[in-house]
Amino acid sequence: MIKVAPSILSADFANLQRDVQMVEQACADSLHIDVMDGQFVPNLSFGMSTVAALRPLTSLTLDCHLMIVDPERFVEQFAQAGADLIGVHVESTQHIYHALQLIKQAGAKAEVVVNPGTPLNMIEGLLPLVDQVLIMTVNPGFGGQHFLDAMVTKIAALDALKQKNGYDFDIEVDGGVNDVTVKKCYDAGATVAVAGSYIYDSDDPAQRIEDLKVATN
Ligand SMILES: O=C(CO)[C@H](O)[C@H](O)COP(=O)(O)O
Ligand SMILES: [Fe+2]
Repeated sequence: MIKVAPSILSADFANLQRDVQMVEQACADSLHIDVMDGQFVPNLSFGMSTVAALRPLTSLTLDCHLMIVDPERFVEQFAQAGADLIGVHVESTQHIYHALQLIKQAGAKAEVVVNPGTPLNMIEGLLPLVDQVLIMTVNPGFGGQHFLDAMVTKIAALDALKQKNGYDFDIEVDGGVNDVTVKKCYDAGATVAVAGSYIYDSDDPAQRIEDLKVATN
């Protein structure tokens, strides 16, 4: 069964506490927080003050997906704000190895993220270092986009590398996840699924979390 990480990008920002506690009660496995700077992606969203505000409200793992230029400037502040896991894009910095080291030094779990157009060989050397790899299944920047089917072979290729080398990182997928696409990802080796609009744009978010789990059971 896949682990489910609801993305609050699609939550009601005027009722974030309610929307976070709702998914926690519905057995979400972690909470996905999309951080955007208007440069790496053409959108703005949350910052470390949002993470600090949510930290005392939930015991869910806070999974922060940084879509910002040179994320190494801020990873320590995100960890101090309460992030448990911090994801940095390989495309966002000249110093990805350093960024991942800083995350670990700050006491958080380290994740490397790859855009749809980025081949896996860009992150192969990082795989022994990371706790999680995030394969983007849409181009980053916005919720509610269509899942890119071509990413399924990339997930399978990453899982093959993981098995061959005995690595134990989680494989997370993000973008366009629903009860149909989640099964393709899970069958290819994904262990964690982010879902924003599928969960929060529903009248029954708890049922949607259940549906994602049942689809991969
Ligand atoms: O990183 C993201 C966008 O860049 C979001 O996590 C992702 O898009 C979730 O939204 P949805 O499930 O609606 O596609
Ligand atoms: Fe995300």
